[in-house]
Amino acid sequence: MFHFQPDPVPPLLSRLWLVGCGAMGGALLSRWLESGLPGEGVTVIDPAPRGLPEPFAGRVVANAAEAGDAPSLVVLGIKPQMLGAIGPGVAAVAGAAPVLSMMAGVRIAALQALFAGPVLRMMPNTPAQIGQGVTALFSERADPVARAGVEWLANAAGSLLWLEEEAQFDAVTALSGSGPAYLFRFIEALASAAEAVGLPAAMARQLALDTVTGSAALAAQSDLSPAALREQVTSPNGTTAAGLQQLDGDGLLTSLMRATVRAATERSRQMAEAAEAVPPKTGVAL
Ligand SMILES: NC(=O)C1=CN([C@@H]2O[C@H](COP(=O)(O)OP(=O)(O)OC[C@H]3O[C@@H](n4cnc5c(N)ncnc54)[C@H](OP(=O)(O)O)[C@@H]3O)[C@@H](O)[C@H]2O)C=CC1
Ligand SMILES: O=C(O)[C@@H]1CCC=N1
Repeated sequence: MFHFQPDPVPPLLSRLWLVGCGAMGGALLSRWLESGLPGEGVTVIDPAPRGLPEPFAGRVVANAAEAGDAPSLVVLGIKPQMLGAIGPGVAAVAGAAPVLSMMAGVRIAALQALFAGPVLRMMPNTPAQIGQGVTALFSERADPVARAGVEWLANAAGSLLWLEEEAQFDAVTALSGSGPAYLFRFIEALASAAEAVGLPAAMARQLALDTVTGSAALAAQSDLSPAALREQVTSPNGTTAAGLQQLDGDGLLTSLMRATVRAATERSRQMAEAAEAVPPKTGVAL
């Protein structure tokens, strides 16, 4: 069972603006509120915030010009493609507040060209909804106060790590940012394959889901490596060996995962380059 013991809420979070409250921004906001962030201090800036938690004690406004008092921290939860259109308006009223971006691809240089305050980047993932996300963080300019503030936010969502260099974000995004989708797809495909050999759909789904959940929990708790745990399951000439021969014969799975992570990493780089190629205010076509 996951037990998050929240530290006192840092002053950096006293007037938090969340710009873009969709799937990821909304999941994080829900978790922050559950972890003790006072909703009264939060302003959501989004014309149609689909991810807004209910109830929500904070303010919701359609654009930054309506947000009122200057923020203590700005969190960017918009799509990278929206930065050119939305960023300048937020920057115009954000003063020197630190800015925390969760946008895939968009690099600190592109954000720092817009915002006066120090920019931090994070790459969260959707298991944050249940406090079991992992968040990668990076900043060059942020002081210890800003770092402690964003660490509180990341801790509320699960585990965190600081990256050594910003360039790691592209691969991190391809792994932990996008990774939940790979795993959800795997669960679907596993269940569907079990249906194809005769199991009822509901039973196949439950067995697939519980197998993935239990195996991930065992891998996380065991002293053994995933490879050693795999070997524990694989009897010589047994059923698992027969299955693995299909899944991974001739390095098939390794090739597939390499191609998957490489494509996502490359897309992150493309998005970064597109954000840098288009001047702010004109909108970014990615
Ligand atoms: N989803 C994920 O698993 C992850 C996403 N990210 C990053 O998080 C960011 C958000 O992604 P995600 O939550 O999936 O996307 P969503 O589209 O769900 O969220 C973006 C939100 O911004 C809103 N928005 C649109 N126009 C404006 C505006 N003018 N001002 C303010 N808000 C506006 C959208 O509203 P509307 O729906 O009406 O357009 C939506 O609510 C992206 O940059 C993504 O790279 C990072 C890690 C994981
Ligand atoms: O697909 C995307 O671009 C975002 C970033 C990581 C997860 N979702």
